[in-house]
Amino acid sequence: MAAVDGGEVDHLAGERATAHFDVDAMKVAWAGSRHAVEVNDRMARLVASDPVFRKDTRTMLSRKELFKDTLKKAAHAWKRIVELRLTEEEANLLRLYVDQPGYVDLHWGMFVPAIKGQGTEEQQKKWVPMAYKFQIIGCYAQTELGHGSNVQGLETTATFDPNTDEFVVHSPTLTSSKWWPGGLGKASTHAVVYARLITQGKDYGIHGFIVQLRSLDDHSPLPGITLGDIGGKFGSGAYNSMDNGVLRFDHVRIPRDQMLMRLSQVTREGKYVHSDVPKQLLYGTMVYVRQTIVADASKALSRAVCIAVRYSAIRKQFGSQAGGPETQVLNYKTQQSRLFPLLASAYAYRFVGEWLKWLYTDVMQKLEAKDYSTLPEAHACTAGLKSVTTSATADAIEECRKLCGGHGYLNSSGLPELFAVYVPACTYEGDNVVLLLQVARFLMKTVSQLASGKQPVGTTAYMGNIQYLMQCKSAVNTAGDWLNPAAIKEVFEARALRMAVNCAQNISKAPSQEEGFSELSPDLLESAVAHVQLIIVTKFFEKLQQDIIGHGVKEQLQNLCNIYALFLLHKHLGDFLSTGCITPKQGALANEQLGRLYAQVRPNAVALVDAFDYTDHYLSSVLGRYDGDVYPALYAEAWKDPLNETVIPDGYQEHLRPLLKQQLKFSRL
Ligand SMILES: CCCCCCCCCCCCCCCCCC(=O)SCCNC(=O)CCNC(=O)[C@H](O)C(C)(C)COP(=O)(O)OP(=O)(O)OC[C@H]1O[C@@H](n2cnc3c(N)ncnc32)[C@H](O)[C@@H]1OP(=O)(O)O
Ligand SMILES: Cc1cc2nc3c(=O)[nH]c(=O)nc-3n(C[C@H](O)[C@H](O)[C@H](O)COP(=O)(O)OP(=O)(O)OC[C@H]3O[C@@H](n4cnc5c(N)ncnc54)[C@H](O)[C@@H]3O)c2cc1C
Repeated sequence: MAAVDGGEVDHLAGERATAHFDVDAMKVAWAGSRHAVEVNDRMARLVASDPVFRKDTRTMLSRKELFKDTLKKAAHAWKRIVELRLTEEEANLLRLYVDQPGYVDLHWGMFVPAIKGQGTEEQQKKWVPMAYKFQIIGCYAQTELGHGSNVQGLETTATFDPNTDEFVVHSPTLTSSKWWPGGLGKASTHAVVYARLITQGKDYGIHGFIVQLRSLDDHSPLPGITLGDIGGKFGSGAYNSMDNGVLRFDHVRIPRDQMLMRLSQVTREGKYVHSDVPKQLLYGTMVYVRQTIVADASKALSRAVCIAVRYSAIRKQFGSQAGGPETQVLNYKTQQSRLFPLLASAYAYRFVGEWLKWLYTDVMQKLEAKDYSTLPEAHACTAGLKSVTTSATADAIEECRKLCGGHGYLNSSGLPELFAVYVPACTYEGDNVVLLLQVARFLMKTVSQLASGKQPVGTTAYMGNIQYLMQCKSAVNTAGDWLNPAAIKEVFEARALRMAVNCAQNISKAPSQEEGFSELSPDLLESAVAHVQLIIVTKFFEKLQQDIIGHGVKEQLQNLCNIYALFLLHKHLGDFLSTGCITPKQGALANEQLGRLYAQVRPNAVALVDAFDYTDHYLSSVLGRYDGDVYPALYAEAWKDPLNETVIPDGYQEHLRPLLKQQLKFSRL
């Protein structure tokens, strides 16, 4: 049980007793191993029991107070990591459970990986130990005021000066100001800056450079550098703890060896040399981070779902007859049909995230061996899954808020802040539409190569079965037939392939490939989504093939997998019908089966969210409390609001009293 700060009475005990499976074993399936459960639990409790990591009044802090609180938490977390000699795995989890976006996320999440991925061995030896000891703090400065999505359009320049063996980093225009990098505004001492490399009069495009921004003595910006925070962001608390920054360079000089030189180099004489590797490896840090964002999606979604499921089991409305109990809102079929697909999605994203991590590691090993063949697929998978999972998660958090009725709108429900923190994931690390268009481009290329007989591999291997998939008809006859994984996989593959082939055919009718791609881009987005959804469904089925231990665990996961797939089928029925993959009758049967599956989830719902093993501290929601003691907590929370510090509000004398007096005069007239 993870509820370290929960109360004595378990109002959800009845719900927990109806579960048909071993919750501890499900925790292992969710976390990936018994070790992962243990270390997650230990780090979550460590954070929950430390008063410095309290966050119950976070949404009431001013921006300055919130930022200072973030600095304090980050420093305290580091102190605990050092004192307790935590491993890297433990330290990462501790930071996760601190649960407050801050400069450390970019330091560990992008600055260090950028140097490791794009720096030479010598550069890594110099910079990584300093970063690991926090002797320097780094951020990732790529995006500019004028360009984010179009990386090749960045304007900052780094011009090599052979006289001094230095690069001169400069912001030639207002729009070339670096804009958005997290940690840049106030905390970072260094940045990996992306700039156009110019040497011997030639522009070689975007490259990475390590630039010191602030003095290591007094933290003041170095000469020629203008720095600041870009201002308040969406929501209270939330991402405002992060100092997203602005940065301008006025002819700032850095030594030549601060260009990240693993992929290409500039010699002492100023000659540009590009190694024999694909240029796209420059984008490696983004691929790495996109992969981690998919794992984060299941975290954020499971958190919202945990709150909504527990509260829906506590909340009662209507249905009371002759003084009998009212109905738990979780028993309403509408509540189930909105909530259980989100529960299933949380599990689906967890497993596809696990698979993506494996894929990423595999691709990295191949790259080390100079095999670049899987790079395009790695890019398509990370871009596509980042896009689909973050968009669906942001929508789902908002849906969970609505599922909690009015109380979901209170900050104390935890949902508004979770949404505000999460929703920029649809934009950062690549706008979701821009990334889906990258997937579509990859799909169009794969389709065009089918004609030449090239066999697609990996996640596009199904396209090799084109003869069958373009004409097959689903054999589903009864609702129960939809429980057959082969039946589901077949229609998802046929839908994805037919949509891609339709797009390719329509593009080929356009005057040029480029015009066709642009004209068809809305359809291409849908085609990319269909392909990515197929990946998620397939990886869930593959997970079920693995050795899953524990009473009833596999059965529950099977139900959730079927719900995930059939819910998508129901939601995108238009795609399945218009491509002729299923008939309207088969669509109706899928929906009938969905209803049956929801009924099977109902008695297990609370236990299925308990398996996420979240502490009350991490959830930070009065509605999602482990003990379900919602109403006293809601009531107590209200009194913490600064507005309730006085009975008569500030402003009464100046603005309320005169008004009330004036109305009195009026009524006498
Ligand atoms: C209350 C709750 C509290 C919770 C607390 C929780 C804590 C939260 C903490 C959160 C921390 C979050 C940190 C957020 C960090 C965000 C950081 C950023 O945004 S950083 C900024 C992120 N910025 C972005 O993401 C910018 C997005 N833009 C881009 O990535 C690129 O400009 C582009 C891909 C769109 C175009 O690229 P471009 O080169 O112009 O042009 P082409 O299209 O012509 O492609 C040419 C060829 O390259 C290929 N290829 C492309 N990419 C890759 C790749 N990665 N690999 C391999 N290949 C790739 C492509 O397939 C094509 O191949 P082919 O067909 O020729 O064979
Ligand atoms: C909270 C947050 C944190 C961030 N942290 C960092 C950081 O640490 N470091 C960093 O370098 N950057 C960071 N960024 C910047 C982020 O990476 C960019 O905002 C993101 O890549 C999107 O780029 P953009 O802002 O230029 O959007 P734009 O490209 O201007 O998007 C505007 C609209 O145009 C559409 N659009 C753009 N291009 C196309 C196209 N080719 N076809 C169709 N539609 C298109 C988009 O879909 C969108 O609807 C952060 C951003 C946020 C919000």
